[in-house]
Amino acid sequence: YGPAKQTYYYGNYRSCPNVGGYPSQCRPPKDCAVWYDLVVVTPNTGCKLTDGNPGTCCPDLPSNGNGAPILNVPKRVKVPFSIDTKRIENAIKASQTLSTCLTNTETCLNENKITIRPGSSSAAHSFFSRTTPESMKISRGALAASFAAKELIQSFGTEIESDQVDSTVSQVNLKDTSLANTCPVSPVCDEKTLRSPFRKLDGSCNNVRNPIWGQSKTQYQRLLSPDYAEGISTPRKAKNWQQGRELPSPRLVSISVVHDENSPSDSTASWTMQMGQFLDHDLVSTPTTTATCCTSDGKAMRPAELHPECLPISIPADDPFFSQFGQTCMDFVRSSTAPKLDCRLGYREQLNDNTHFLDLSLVYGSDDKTADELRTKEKGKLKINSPRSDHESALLPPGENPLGRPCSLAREVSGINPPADIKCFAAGDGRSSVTPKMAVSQTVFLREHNRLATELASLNPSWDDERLYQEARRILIAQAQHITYNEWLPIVIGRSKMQQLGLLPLQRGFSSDYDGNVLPSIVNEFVGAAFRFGHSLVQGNYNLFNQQRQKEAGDKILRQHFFKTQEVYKPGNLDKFLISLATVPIQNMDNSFSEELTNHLFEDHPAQRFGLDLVSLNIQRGRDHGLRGYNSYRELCGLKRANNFDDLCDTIPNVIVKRLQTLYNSVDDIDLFIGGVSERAAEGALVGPTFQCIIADQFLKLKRGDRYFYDLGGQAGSFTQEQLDEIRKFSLARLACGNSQVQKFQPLLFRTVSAANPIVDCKSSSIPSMSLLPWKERGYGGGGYSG
Ligand code: HEM
Ligand SMILES: [Ca+2]
Repeated sequence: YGPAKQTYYYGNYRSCPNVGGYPSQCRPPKDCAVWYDLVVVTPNTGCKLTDGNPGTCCPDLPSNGNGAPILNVPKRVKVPFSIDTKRIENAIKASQTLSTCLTNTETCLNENKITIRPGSSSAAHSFFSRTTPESMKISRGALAASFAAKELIQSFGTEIESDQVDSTVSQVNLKDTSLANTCPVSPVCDEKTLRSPFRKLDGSCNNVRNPIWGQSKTQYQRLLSPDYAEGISTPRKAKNWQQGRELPSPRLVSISVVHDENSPSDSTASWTMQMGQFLDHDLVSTPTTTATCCTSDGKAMRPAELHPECLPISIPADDPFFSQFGQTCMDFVRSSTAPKLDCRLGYREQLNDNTHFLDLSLVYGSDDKTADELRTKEKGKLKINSPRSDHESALLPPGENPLGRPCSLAREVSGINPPADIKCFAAGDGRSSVTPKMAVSQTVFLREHNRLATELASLNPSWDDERLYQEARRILIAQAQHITYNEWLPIVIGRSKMQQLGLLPLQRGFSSDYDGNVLPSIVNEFVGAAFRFGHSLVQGNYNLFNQQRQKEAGDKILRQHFFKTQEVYKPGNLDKFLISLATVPIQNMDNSFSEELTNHLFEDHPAQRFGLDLVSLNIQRGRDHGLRGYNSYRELCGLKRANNFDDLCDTIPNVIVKRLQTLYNSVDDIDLFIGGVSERAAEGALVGPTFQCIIADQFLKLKRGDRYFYDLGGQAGSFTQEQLDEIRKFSLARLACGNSQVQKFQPLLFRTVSAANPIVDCKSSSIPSMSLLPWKERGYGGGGYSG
């Protein structure tokens, strides 16, 4: 059974029962992660591995279904008439005037000090979604193109139906116009790059025929064409807007549908939430323009003072929370515009600053310059906070603080004067310090990189810094992909969906799933709605746990810890955070969100008593990105399109349907984010069927469309069979054990402790370790890369 090296662990001291109707076998628990839901309900699935350590009885991994359809980019409809060049020239000229106006407006706003207030929640939000000069330049070009598209459409008056807008303007290829310099530049990949076993840092040259696919600073793709009011960029309107109906304010939706109820999961640990955010920060980072959209006392701004990229959220006057503070306006700036990959005129697209691949760009950076700054340039290692730190206490290196917000805790919270040397952290993604737990998750991956580099150096003394860095990076990315597909995705989307789409990891051998026709980039519906499901899992309370798994005294609340790293710096705390992530359950996935996120997001604590509302931001972001209503995605995902609100009851509990009905005029108006989080969980999954469909499709694209996916055979980046077998032994628990001083963990860290998931010693074979011996170079053909 199985690859020779792994059978070492498997025991048959006691015969295993049938699980889910299949014969099972005793294995290290992480090899049963996919089966966990069945394992816990089947009696006698606990067993002993050959060396006596606890194992789990479960069947072999099911073989993947194949031929699963990938959801495709919407095709353009052909439009019968062509546009004359004069008209195009005029539109482009007008767009240039509009661009100049925008620059002038910005100068004027700056001169009048209509800028983000340092220290405010908006300052933190702006830092979170900050743009770089390079992205800013790219997106200004794209914005000009979007102005041109609008001008062009306007020049036709009412001649063009709204569903023909995009196909009409897309006849214009910007390469033939004076806006040619706004087109994305396709990278040139030489033979050596294409044959390299190591990915490029910016994600380019992954797809041989389309080397820009998946590269950082390129557009998201879409599952459905967008719904913009005029077909180009204005946020959608209600279906019956001509009868004076408007979409409800996102904040109204948030307070009417979303409640903060404590409903902890019975089996899923906080690591599941944390890994979700970790993946989010690997896969996406949507920059926004820097602007402020409400007055400093939380009122609507005069239209003349409003930045054109503003889309402030109106807060109802009788808001149960914000009314106490007289707030009627919540700051919201639109996401930066992305140039279209094909450089044609068309509807507005959004920009991803990160590489679209699951490639740990949040650890390494999404461009060469960032990557360079994070390296020590010695022995392949990444920088840590202090050159003197021993391995165990290594933290991320210091980075920037959000505008006017120190990263140390206020005296009112910590009881001590804020230490001067507390900094926010630097990493490959700018959001590493958004919460202490986020910083902790980045830290264990950083430590694992350095651990791998050190071990590789002792096995291969001749390898230089570059080789050690790249090999350690390649292994770490493979480990992260393995954890994601073997342990995390089965919880989020469920085993049967994974099996159906061909997403299950293989037990042995190589995969041949790569398909160069699959566009691997992140889907707008995923980033703008579906993958934000994780916000529902967040616990508002913050507790540290000691090695005995006892809660430390003093409840902490999340609002005090946004962009505060002080607790991470405190000696011994990193371990306590790791134990907390393993011990505290997530909040159930539903339409209930912690008040820490819906009233106190990025609060300037304790100076202010309120912050932003993440649910409102999510809804508004969906509209900003032109996402269609929930109903369209039901249909896309194979559910019945709802003709009326009652039709929603198949997926959404009745009481919530009633509430939606009071908010939205038409069933087609329901925002995707709200519809998605209101659904009952799909069979065996954390999320409902619509988000399950969007998330599953995304992870399929990330697997099929990534030439460097870890288990592929026959590719430039493929591991040897021996190496791959070692990577398959890795688990989240091993990552936490190997990079902290915690002595014991449960083998399945995304699950809380149970009889099927007992706490074991980190040295135990229940949490297998991988050996790096297969990376020892034995002259030519020794399983490595030379050159
Ligand atoms: C305490 C934890 C978290 C905080 C404070 C947080 C905060 C935020 C904020 C402020 C945004 C930007 C909202 C906007 O303006 O559009 C955001 C976006 C997002 N969040 Fe979270 N989040 C948390 C956890 C999570 C988790 C657990 C997941 C997934 C499982 C997640 C997934 C996302 C995604 C996909 C986006 C869009 C990112 C982008 O477009 O760049 N978040 N989050
Ligand atoms: Ca990435």
